Amino acid sequence: MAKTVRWGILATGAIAETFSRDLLVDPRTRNVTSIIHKIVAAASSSGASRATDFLRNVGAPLEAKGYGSYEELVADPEVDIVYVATPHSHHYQNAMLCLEAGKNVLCEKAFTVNAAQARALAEKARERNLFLMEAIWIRYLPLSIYVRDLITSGRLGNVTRVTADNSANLNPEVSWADGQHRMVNPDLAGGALLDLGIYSLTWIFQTLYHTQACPTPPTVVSSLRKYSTGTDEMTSILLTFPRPEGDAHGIATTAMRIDSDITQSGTSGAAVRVQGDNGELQVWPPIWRPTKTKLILRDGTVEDKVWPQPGPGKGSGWFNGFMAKHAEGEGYGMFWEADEAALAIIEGRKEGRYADLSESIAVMDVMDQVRRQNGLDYPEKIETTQYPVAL
Ligand SMILES: NC(=O)C1=CN([C@@H]2O[C@H](COP(=O)(O)OP(=O)(O)OC[C@H]3O[C@@H](n4cnc5c(N)ncnc54)[C@H](OP(=O)(O)O)[C@@H]3O)[C@@H](O)[C@H]2O)C=CC1
Ligand SMILES: O=C1OC[C@@H](O)[C@H](O)[C@H]1O
Repeated sequence: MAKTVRWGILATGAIAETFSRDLLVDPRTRNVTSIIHKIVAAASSSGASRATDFLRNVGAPLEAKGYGSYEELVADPEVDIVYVATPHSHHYQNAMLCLEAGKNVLCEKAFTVNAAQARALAEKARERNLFLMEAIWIRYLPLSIYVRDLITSGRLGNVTRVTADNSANLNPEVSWADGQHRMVNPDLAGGALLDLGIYSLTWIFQTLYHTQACPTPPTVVSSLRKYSTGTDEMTSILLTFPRPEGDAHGIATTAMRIDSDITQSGTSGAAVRVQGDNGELQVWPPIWRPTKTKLILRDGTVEDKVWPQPGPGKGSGWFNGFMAKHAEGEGYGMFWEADEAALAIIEGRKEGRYADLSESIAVMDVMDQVRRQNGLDYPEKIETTQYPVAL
């Protein structure tokens, strides 16, 4: 018998809308029969009417409540789990608000501004015996599960190098001329690294770290080009993962102005290459919502696969002016992470299976090192682990 998990949506911006529409896609369209997701409330810091409009717009049940503050949302006893969809700068304060109020939390990427904040949230969740997971949704895509299984099956042989690029064809001067947008605003922990580079790092970590029996954090060498607001617009990272049989290398790159897929048609080729002794697995861009892989082995094997998202097409949406490439009739794909969060709550687990808190912290540690190596600081009020702090 399916169990219902009741969601509260904290913030009403672009990704909150996409995620909520995905939540409302019938799980049976992806062969999930043990869970029913229900949106019971949303909150907007811009007022209750915005929250109510948001609920109507995404198609939430009519009885779902619209709140004009995040505090009211976390006080709602009907809410089992809160999805935090604010800018990076606000994740720590907002997630802490939820945990302090006894709510389970699924918090958008990048998890926090720095590793100290991620550790503090993990500690609080443990102290309160609550579920906490970074909404690094691509970890939960069937495509990602296939790639990780391929590595652990040994089919690629010893995987010694992974390259991953997430570059987004953005022109910050044109799109965000006043510098206030979350993508470029230091007060909102903007920049390529935390917003886009997190995907490149996720690909490196889920292939070279998560697949190991005893994963060891990498050493980090990096270079970063700043944008006029002081945040980064291009960042390149070389990660060395120590292994008894010899180091493995991860090369994670991200840039706003260039594009992983220059023609938007796949002709630029793979944006992730997972390279082992026996061959390689390629993933096509965009790596933040991949739908195509190619396996090429030395023995002559070539296996192309496509990974369309199931669902009735409710999940489509626009991001920062460009549309995710997915066909009419598909879902968006954020429901996979929602399923994992809901399942964990039903089963009494406190962390996600495919990116537990220690791994989210390890990735934040890498981003801290990159920022330190290149002098990228954010304002103290968003770097602090103090709580509460008004932002
Ligand atoms: N998983 C994915 O594919 C994606 C994830 N993201 C992540 O989601 C998060 C939000 O991104 P996105 O939805 O694009 O951002 P938006 O700017 O569209 O929405 C952010 C929302 O946060 C709330 N908010 C609270 N305080 C502030 C503030 N000071 N400035 C701006 N907004 C504020 C607002 O909602 P309200 O007024 O209702 O309180 C606002 O609408 C980020 O962490 C981002 O990295 C983004 C895009 C894709
Ligand atoms: O998470 C994301 O994925 C899609 C991108 O367009 C967006 O900037 C980023 O936040």
